[in-house]
Amino acid sequence: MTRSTVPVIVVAGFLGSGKTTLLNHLLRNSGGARIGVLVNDFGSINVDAMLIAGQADSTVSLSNGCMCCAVDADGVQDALARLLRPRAAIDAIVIEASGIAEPRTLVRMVTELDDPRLRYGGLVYLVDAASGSSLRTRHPEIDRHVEIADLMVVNKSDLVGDDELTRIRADIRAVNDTAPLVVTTEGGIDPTALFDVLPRDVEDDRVRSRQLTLDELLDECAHEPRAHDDAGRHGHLHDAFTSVEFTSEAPLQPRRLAEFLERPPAGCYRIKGVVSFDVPGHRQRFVVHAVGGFVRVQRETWGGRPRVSTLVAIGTDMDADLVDRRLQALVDDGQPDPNGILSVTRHLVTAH
Ligand SMILES: Nc1nc2c(ncn2[C@@H]2O[C@H](COP(=O)(O)OP(=O)(O)OP(=O)(O)O)[C@@H](O)[C@H]2O)c(=O)[nH]1
Repeated sequence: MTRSTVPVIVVAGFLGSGKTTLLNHLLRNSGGARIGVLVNDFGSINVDAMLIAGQADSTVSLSNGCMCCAVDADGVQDALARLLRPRAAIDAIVIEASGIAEPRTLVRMVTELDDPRLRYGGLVYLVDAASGSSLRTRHPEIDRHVEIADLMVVNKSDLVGDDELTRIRADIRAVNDTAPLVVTTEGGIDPTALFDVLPRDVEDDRVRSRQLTLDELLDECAHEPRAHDDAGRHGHLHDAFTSVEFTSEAPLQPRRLAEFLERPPAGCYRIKGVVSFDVPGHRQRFVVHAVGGFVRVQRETWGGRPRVSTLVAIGTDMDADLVDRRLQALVDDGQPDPNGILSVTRHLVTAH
């Protein structure tokens, strides 16, 4: 049996819009399709890779710089080739870009790949419904990204009312009126929109007959093929962003962590990581997120993973020394705080 080509789907979206959540949704609902993941985070600690670890059939993580400028096309090609090794038997590859990546560059890298086993599978672009229009005003690049999306996902619809959602949809449609637009919570898109969910050992004809494009599956409108070029590369989001990273083998102090997440230092838009507490009954692995003031915490088991706390804070015009000092001050110094853990657990969400 000859293999059909493997689609390479780029998932992009501003910081905290829900890319990892969408990716995890795809991985959990792949319907038997084997998905390879190429994940790229901004700093040298790849928190996203930690948050999807174990779920993908094969994962390659590129750290130390945003993929769209720090990694050249050969680096991406090598990473994809690693995912395509025959034993992995991958049916689709998803590239999760960092929240400040320039999707245009990534798309160009993928479309220019010189590998007959691969084909470009589209740009999925997430918009955080809760981030408000001021974010798009402050970062006009977001609209340039929406323009080239093949599938637009307005995520976190649970955090806004119907009127706001209608307004966001209209705003996005004004920028890109051809690509399909879906509204989701928890990145819950239909995986068949992106790749074939049939198991790989079916007849090739059947596979081919189900190789529908995004447009065929979702679009209400006619969708012209898009030109992906290099125009507009200037003014990358990462020109303005910095990140501060922190790891600690000692457990953290829950109340101070909650305060840090709820009231981050000036300029800090995004905080994410995994943390441990030395609090009876709460020694699990806590996954913590803050996005523009919204805080979320999930609790999982550590499994065999080391009990190390890792946090990354990302923002514009941040005082990195101050952020670093505040992060260092999160380490538990043993002062009793009997109910401190409640300030963290009140942000807990149940697993989806
Ligand atoms: N309320 C709500 N929260 C969501 C939804 N989707 C994702 N989140 C939360 O938003 C936070 C950020 O989600 P991620 O999936 O990590 O976002 P991301 O785009 O991968 O983040 P970066 O890689 O840092 O840019 C997490 O706390 C998620 O649980 C949603 O639909 N509703």
